[in-house]
Amino acid sequence: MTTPPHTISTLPLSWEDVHRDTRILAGMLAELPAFCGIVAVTRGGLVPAAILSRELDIHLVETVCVSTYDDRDIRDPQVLKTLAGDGAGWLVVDDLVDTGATLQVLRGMLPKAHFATVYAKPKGQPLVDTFATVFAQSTWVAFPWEPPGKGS
Ligand SMILES: O=P(O)(O)OC[C@H]1O[C@H](OP(=O)(O)OP(=O)(O)O)[C@H](O)[C@@H]1O
Repeated sequence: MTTPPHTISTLPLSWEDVHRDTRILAGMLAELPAFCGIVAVTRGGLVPAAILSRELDIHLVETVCVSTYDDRDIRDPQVLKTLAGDGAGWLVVDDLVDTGATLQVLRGMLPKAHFATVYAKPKGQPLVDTFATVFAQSTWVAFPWEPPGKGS
């Protein structure tokens, strides 16, 4: 995502931060009825999905592939690859819900799935079923897998 103009602080996360917070999310998800599989939302959901697949002992892992066009405050997610069915029994995983634009599109495609993110900002929070940590809307989260200076 291109850094939005209203962002006022950057929070760099380490691999250890993401691992810890994803394990916290796993603990929350473990309380729920078992999922048939995990759907990682590319690209940010890939690492959290890998961690969750270990923590929850789920071997069936799929992807939905999303590329988002950013123009200042307008986000336009394009779905490059979807998943068959209505999402029933599946756990959809992303790293972050920010504006909610990505999950809004995915919820339309997979209305019966359970949606989880490691991190949530207030604007997108209503679109997530389970999340571990909330950041202020004005915080720019820099993930350890992002090449320096490229944003996510
Ligand atoms: O709630 P939203 O405003 O839609 O923002 C959240 C999305 O933005 C990031 O992906 P991004 O579009 O940057 O693509 P990437 O995962 O390929 O880096 C992140 O991984 C989420 O998928």
